[in-house]
Amino acid sequence: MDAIEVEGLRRRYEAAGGGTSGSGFEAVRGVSFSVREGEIFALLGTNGAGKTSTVEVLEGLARPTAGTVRVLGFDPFTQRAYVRPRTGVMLQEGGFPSELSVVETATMWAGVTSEARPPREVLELVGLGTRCDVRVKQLSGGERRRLDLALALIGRPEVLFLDEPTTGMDPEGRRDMAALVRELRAEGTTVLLTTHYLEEAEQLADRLAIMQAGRVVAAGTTEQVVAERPSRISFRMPADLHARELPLSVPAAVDGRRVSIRTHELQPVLTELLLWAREAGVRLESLQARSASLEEAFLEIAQAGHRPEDGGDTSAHMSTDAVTGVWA
Ligand SMILES: Nc1ncnc2c1ncn2[C@@H]1O[C@H](COP(=O)(O)OP(=O)(O)OP(=O)(O)O)[C@@H](O)[C@H]1O
Repeated sequence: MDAIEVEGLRRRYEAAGGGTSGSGFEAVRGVSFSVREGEIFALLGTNGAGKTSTVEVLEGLARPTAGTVRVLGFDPFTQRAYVRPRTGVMLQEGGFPSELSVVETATMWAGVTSEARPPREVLELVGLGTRCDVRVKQLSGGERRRLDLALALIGRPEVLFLDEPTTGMDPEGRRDMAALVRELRAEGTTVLLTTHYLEEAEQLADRLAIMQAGRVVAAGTTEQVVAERPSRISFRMPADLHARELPLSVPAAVDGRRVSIRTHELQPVLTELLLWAREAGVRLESLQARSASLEEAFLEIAQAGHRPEDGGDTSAHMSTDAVTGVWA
């Protein structure tokens, strides 16, 4: 059994004032994915893609409009009593009483949590050990996120939901958070996180899914998601060379002297180009050849936009290999 199972999840926000069924806005449009036990899984997507709307259902805070969701084998909404004590939730907006101190806040939270960790221990864990007596309202944005995390960890959760955990954190805070999340994974905790920091997802996540307009449009390991994207070769042409003299089987886009080639066959295309250049005695200035990064994959997906007629088919969005032929 996977720790989290999502199958055909839909979530619709009804229009203000109720309205007829089918009115309102469907933020999640048939999402399926699963998170294995002890795995770090990142949910990525542009603003409004539907990440929080999805995670809220997994956290048991909202009922799905359609589809099924299981956390540790239970429905997090209707079987909340079984799921909630075994999960930790770090929401985007914590909202603590601002007059309490950090340790008072953690103690209050521990008081309503079964088998809670000692408050000071968990504050130490998230790097707030020296800030115990500071009032919450005096904490910086990044420190508040650490306090959010401390509260999410207080019940020793088996599954941890982190919604944009590092937003507002400085680079050191982000590094600490990443180290802590890895430690938790080593102890067997399953972590589902949303983030806008693609590098963070690339470094941390065992697997990830990219959402776009309520659908999962790419999923797998970073390598798998990136492998769907074309690699890029670029160089500057010598001034005395015309684009049509380039080897024709290599698709290229030309902008002045700058040539850019996108291909799923990096090695043979590069070989062909280099052999041609040697043959023709051409020097390719500023030559670069590299595989796609997660960031490129993400931006390409975001720019490709959403095509509703695809009906949630993830493969339909994978290839936007738009440039073919030589453009002068
Ligand atoms: N309570 C609500 N009522 C109506 N629409 C909503 C509500 N909450 C969210 N939405 C809409 O649902 C869509 C998805 O929002 P959601 O917050 O899930 O996206 P997200 O991927 O988490 O975005 P972000 O990265 O900005 O946090 C957005 O278009 C948003 O405006």
